[in-house]
Amino acid sequence: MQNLKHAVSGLHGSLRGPSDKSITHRALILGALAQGITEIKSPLTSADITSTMNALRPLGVNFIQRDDTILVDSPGMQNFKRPQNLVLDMGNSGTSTRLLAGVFAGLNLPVTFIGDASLSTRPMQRIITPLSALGAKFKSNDGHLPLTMIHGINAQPINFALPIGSAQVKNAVLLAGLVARVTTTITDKFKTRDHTEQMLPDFGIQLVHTGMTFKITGNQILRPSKIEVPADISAAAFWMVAGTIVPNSVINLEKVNINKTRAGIIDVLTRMNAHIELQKLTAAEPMANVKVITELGLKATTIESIEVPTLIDELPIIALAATQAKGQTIISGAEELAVKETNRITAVTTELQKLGADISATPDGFIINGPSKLSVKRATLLNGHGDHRIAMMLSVAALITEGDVTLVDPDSVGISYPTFFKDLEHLMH
Ligand SMILES: O=C(O)C1=C[C@@H](OP(=O)(O)O)[C@@H](O)[C@H](O)C1
Ligand SMILES: C=C(OP(=O)(O)O)C(=O)O
Repeated sequence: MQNLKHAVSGLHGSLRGPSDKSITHRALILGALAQGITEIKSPLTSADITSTMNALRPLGVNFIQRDDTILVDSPGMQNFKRPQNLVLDMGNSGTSTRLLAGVFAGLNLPVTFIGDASLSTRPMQRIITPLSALGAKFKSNDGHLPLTMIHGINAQPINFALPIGSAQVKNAVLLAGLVARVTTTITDKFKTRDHTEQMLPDFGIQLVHTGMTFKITGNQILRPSKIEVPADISAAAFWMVAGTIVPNSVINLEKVNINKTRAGIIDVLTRMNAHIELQKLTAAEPMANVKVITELGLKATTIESIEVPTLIDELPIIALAATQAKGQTIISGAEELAVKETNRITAVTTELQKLGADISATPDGFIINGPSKLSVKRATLLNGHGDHRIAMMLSVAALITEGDVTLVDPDSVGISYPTFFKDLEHLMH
C-alpha cells in the first residue's frame, strides 16, 4: 500500500531516469550471442531485465556488474552449453519471453518457458505461428505459457512480413534467423521499435535496408561490442505528463532516448499544446535533454493506429493527460493494450473513473472528455492491477487529485522503474 496523498506545490528538478528497457534486453541478448566480453554502460536494472539475464545464464553466459556497467562474458552462441530439460521462469516479462523464444528456436535447444500469473495470460500464438512456419515445434497451454519448444527452426531462407505491430514478434523471427545463421528478410509496415536493427552493426552484423524491409545475410557471426543505454522515454513519459499537468512545475529529463519509433508521446503532447523543449544530443541512438514546463491550456487530440507503435506503453499516461485537455480525445487502433501486463484499456478506464474522469473504454482505445477536476469524496483505493505502467500513471494522477487516495500495489514499479517513488520525492522537494 502506498498512500498517494500529497500537498504538491509543483515538481522541480533534474533527473536522469532509468535506462531503456527495450535497449537493455537487446544489448544483453546480442552480447550473449557474441563470443567475448560485451560492455553495457548504464543498463536498466529491474525485474524484467533480471528475467532476461537469468534465462541466458544456463547457456554459460556470465554477467559481471561493475559500477554502472554490466560486462556480458559469453562463450558465444556457437559454444553455448546445451542443458537438458531447461525450464526458464520469465517472471512478468513479455519481451524476454518472445525474444528468447526466437533465440532458442534458432539454437534448436528445447526449452520450456513459464511466468507469473500476468505473463501466463499473454498471447504467445503470435510467435508460435511464425516460428512453426519455419519448422519449429511447440506445445503450449492454448497459445499461453507454459510454452515448450520441442525443436527449433529449419527453414531457409526466411522471408517474413510482420502481421501485427509488435516489435516482439519481429524480434522473435529476426533472432531465430540470426542464431540459425540463415538469410532473413523482414518487412515491418508498422515501423515498430527498431533498436535491434540499430544495434546489430555495432555487433558486426550487416543489414541491408530497402524501404520497410531489411535483410540480414546468413552465416554472419556477432563480435562483442560496447553499448551505452540512454534513459527510457517510456519512463520519462510519466514526468513529461506530470510536469505538464501539475501547476508550477519545471522538470529537466536528461539523456532521454528519442528514437523516432519510440517518440510519439512528444508529438502528441506538443499537439496538445504542452510546453516541451528538446536539446538534442549526439549518440548512437537519438537522445535529448527534455525540459517540461506546466501548461494548463491543454487541448484534446486524436491518436490513430499509425501512431500507436511509437507510443504503445505511454498510452495510460497519455490518457491521464487527456483528462486535463479541453475537448474530446479519441484514441483508437490500440487493441494491443488489452494484452499487456493487464488489460490496460479496462484498467485505465476503471481507475480514472474512480477519480471522476470522463473516460470510456472502446475495444481499441479510449474516448476522453476534458478537462475534469480529479477528486475523491472519501478515502479511495486505487488498483494498479499488478501493472507497473498503471501504478505509475495513478501515482501521477494522485498529484492532481483532491482527497485521499492509496495505491494498493506500488511494488509493480520494480518491473521497469525501481526508483520511481524515490524520483517522485526528489521532484517534490
Ligand atoms: O520489443 C520491445 O522491447 C517491446 C515491444 C512492445 O511490445 P509489443 O511488441 O508486444 O508491442 C512494448 O509494449 C514492450 O514494452 C517492449
Ligand atoms: C508491455 C510491457 O513489457 P513486456 O511486454 O516486456 O512485458 C511494458 O513494459 O509496458
